[in-house]
Amino acid sequence: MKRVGFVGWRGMVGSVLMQRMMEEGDFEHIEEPVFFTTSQAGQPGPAIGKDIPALKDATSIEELKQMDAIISCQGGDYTKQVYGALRAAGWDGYWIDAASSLRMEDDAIIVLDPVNMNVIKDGLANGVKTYVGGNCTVSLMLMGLGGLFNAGLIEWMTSMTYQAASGGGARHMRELISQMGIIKDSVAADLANPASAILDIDRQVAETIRSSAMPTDNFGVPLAGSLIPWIDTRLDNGQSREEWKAYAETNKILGLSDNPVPIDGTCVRIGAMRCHSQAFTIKLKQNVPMDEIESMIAEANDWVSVVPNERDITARDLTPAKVTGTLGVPVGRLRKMNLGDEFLNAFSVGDQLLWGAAEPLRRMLRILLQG
Ligand SMILES: NC(=O)C1=CN([C@@H]2O[C@H](COP(=O)(O)OP(=O)(O)OC[C@H]3O[C@@H](n4cnc5c(N)ncnc54)[C@H](OP(=O)(O)O)[C@@H]3O)[C@@H](O)[C@H]2O)C=CC1
Ligand SMILES: N[C@@H](CC(=O)OP(=O)(O)O)C(=O)O
Repeated sequence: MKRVGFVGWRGMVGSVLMQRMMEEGDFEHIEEPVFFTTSQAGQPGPAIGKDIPALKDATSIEELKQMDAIISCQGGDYTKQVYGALRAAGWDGYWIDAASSLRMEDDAIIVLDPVNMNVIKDGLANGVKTYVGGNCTVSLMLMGLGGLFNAGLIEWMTSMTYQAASGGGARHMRELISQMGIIKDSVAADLANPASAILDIDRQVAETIRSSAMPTDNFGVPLAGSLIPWIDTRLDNGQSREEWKAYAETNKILGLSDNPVPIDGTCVRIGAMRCHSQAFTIKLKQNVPMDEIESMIAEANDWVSVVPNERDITARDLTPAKVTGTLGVPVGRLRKMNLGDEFLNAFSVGDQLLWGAAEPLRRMLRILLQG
């Protein structure tokens, strides 16, 4: 592969991708990296340690056609705009995408190589040319619980999510911080006075949260000091699309679509910045001792770790505050539930911009570059 095109590289997911590619020296393996834009054609591209041409027009099929592979973090609307036209124009290169639009297409593979390298290898051998990153909660869940899926132990499971603001994009992260600041500002004087009444502070906070002082252009409602138990659009069965993805994408990633594992739950937006957390209830096919379960989970890949089910270490290590900006996927709160010996409780945390978005794409490109 000679020419690799990058679209969406200056957005939030794209910036994390660039950062990781620089850290891993990926550009050394690309003969001609070419950067595209929908808004800044002709301007200089990013500093990647080698000479690159000026930014090219990301909507030009002629320019895109010159690439051997294209990696897009630009979003679903862009994918819908150019992908079909590019293929229709006879382009036969590799398309690697962060957006959800192509995920469930028959001729696309959802990539998460520590979990489904076998599916990716089969795809490459069979000439599949379209590789798409999974939904962030799905990828993070599989990085955490892959060992139990590998062992074929899961009869069904629920995933109750605690999803960060970054899942909505950069503007949502800014809005969350602004909301937090406005709440603090509204009670700053009382907060500084230890003699002030906590119920007065609480009343003022509640009034501020409900007031028009809170910026809500992006979330639509206050998130700071609150939560939003709905992510993405509504489906006819009452699920949100985010909830539907857990079942549909997990089984596609694992190649289990003929004999799918039932998965469902409630997806909730909370006031974390970029780590998604998830609480699982897992129905095992048989009663397996806890030490075996912990080993299966911990040994599944290089990034998952088991956090002992102890209060102090859990509060320290199994949190967005600890995990943010890292590739680690800790899994903890592991215990058999009162429901019975075949019911396992678990909780995971992961950075949704790394394993949840950019890292699977980076690694897929590397797989292609290494042949
Ligand atoms: N956010 C997430 O958690 C996840 C997102 N994704 C997918 O990735 C897509 C992109 O998401 P995200 O990275 O959050 O999108 P962003 O809004 O951060 O970036 C998308 C594009 O906006 C343009 N842009 C306009 N103004 C600016 C600016 N000031 N700074 C940077 N870029 C700017 C850039 O394109 P240009 O250079 O052409 O102007 C950029 O590539 C999503 O639509 C989704 O499909 C997938 C998984 C998770
Ligand atoms: N929907 C996710 C983020 C995302 O972009 O998901 P997807 O890649 O499936 O569209 C969230 O809001 O947390």
